[in-house]
Amino acid sequence: MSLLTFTGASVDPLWHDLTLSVEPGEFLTVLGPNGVGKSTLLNAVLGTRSLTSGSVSAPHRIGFIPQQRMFDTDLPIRVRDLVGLSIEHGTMSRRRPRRSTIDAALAEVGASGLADRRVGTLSGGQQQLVRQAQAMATDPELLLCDEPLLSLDLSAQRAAVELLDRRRREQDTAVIFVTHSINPVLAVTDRVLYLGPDDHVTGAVDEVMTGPVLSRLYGTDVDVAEVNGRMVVV
Ligand SMILES: Nc1ncnc2c1ncn2[C@@H]1O[C@H](COP(=O)(O)OP(=O)(O)OP(=O)(O)O)[C@@H](O)[C@H]1O
Repeated sequence: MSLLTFTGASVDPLWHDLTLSVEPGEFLTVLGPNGVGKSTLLNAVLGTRSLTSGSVSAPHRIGFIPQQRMFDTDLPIRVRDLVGLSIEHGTMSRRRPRRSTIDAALAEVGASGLADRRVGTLSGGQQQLVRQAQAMATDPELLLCDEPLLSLDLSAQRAAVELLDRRRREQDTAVIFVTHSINPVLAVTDRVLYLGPDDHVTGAVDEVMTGPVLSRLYGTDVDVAEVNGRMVVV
């Protein structure tokens, strides 16, 4: 049985009649222009945004890396307490999280050294690592990642993609990855969902990332060029 299923799902006026199943361990990359409804799609999975028609069926344990917003500088909470809250209030358990569970989640994303810092005093990239740890801490069956590479340097971007890829290979966690550039996840993407202004298309990278398909989606001439193994949409 599929892990996540959209059936004739719409959020008016953004996207319509989306029918899509995501399997355990699958890496689905979601692309599309600003404001087309990519974050809304994740919110529909989380249940924080209602569909205007159709249905969505999602698993219980979902990890979420939200689109980056900085924590307030004065927020009086340490990194380890924030990650602990995710575990405590996640769907996995209502027990007080063990220190070792929090430490393991921070170590997994390379943020052990941040555990006792106040979150509001961390840099943008460091805060992104904390959000990764929060998402991983609940042992998710599905990870929803909204532009998770923002603010990360090149090596932290690679580490983040490797972490997600390892997680889906070893734990069968499905990953939905919203991004403006497919290049960092080109090698790990199984399928692309491309949301356009009036329609959407789903398929393997080489089926979707073509001039004719994207021209139809955007309603104007679009070329896809490959330069040194990277895709450029012009
Ligand atoms: N809760 C809401 N109620 C009504 N409209 C909303 C709500 N959340 C977002 N929107 C609107 O829906 C549209 C799509 O927003 P969304 O954030 O899903 O786009 P996106 O594709 O993720 O964009 P970007 O690439 O710029 O992050 C925007 O016009 C936004 O203002």
